[in-house]
Amino acid sequence: MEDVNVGKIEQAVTMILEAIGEDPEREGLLETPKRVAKMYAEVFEGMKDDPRMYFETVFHEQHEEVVLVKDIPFYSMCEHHLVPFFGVAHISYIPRDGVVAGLSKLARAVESTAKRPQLQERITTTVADAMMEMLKPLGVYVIIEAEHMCMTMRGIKKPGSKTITTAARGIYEHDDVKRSEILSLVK
Ligand SMILES: Nc1nc2c(ncn2[C@@H]2O[C@H](COP(=O)(O)OP(=O)(O)OP(=O)(O)O)[C@@H](O)[C@H]2O)c(=O)[nH]1
Ligand SMILES: [Zn+2]
Repeated sequence: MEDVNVGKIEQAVTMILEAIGEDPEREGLLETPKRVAKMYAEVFEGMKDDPRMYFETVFHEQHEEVVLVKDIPFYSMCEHHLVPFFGVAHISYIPRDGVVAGLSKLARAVESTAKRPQLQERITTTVADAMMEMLKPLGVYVIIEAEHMCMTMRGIKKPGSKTITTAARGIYEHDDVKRSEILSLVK
């Protein structure tokens, strides 16, 4: 990815290896700065993406009931510690005036939003707001469940703990019954 300064990451990784008392010249580590730079270019490839772009192409189909894509797996990097958090996203919306998105675009919006230093809350609201703006649906309800490695392999060390975030927009903001419908579908 040309926007990522791979050389700078390599230098930084060499410095981290030196700082922890490793020898960056030993055989097993010789290619490590390059590998890590390549890995960061991949996990941060959504840096410049605007998820609204996935909703520029729409279809017309008179369906004013729920559309839900559930259990979309994602991996992201916590912006506080740069360690992974990962889980599943459930994205639902109710189209207005027959404006529907390609189903894969819901997953693409999650994927690209996740691929930058992130907070779980921000992924949740970014996807919901992009869909509201572009599709102008009756409502959007996004639920994300994730495990944060900064809470499992370090720090408070609570493996198995899950964080759930939601973003309700449009009719979902005030309609408990509509929200319950989604909650029962994603169980
Ligand atoms: N709100 C929110 N917090 C997050 C997310 N990912 C990690 N965090 C939290 O970010 C916080 C950073 O807290 P700090 O006190 O600055 O850092 P720290 O000393 O490493 O904190 P500990 O993890 O408690 O050891 C921690 O409480 C993390 O659990 C996220 O997606 N959303
Ligand atoms: Zn963290």
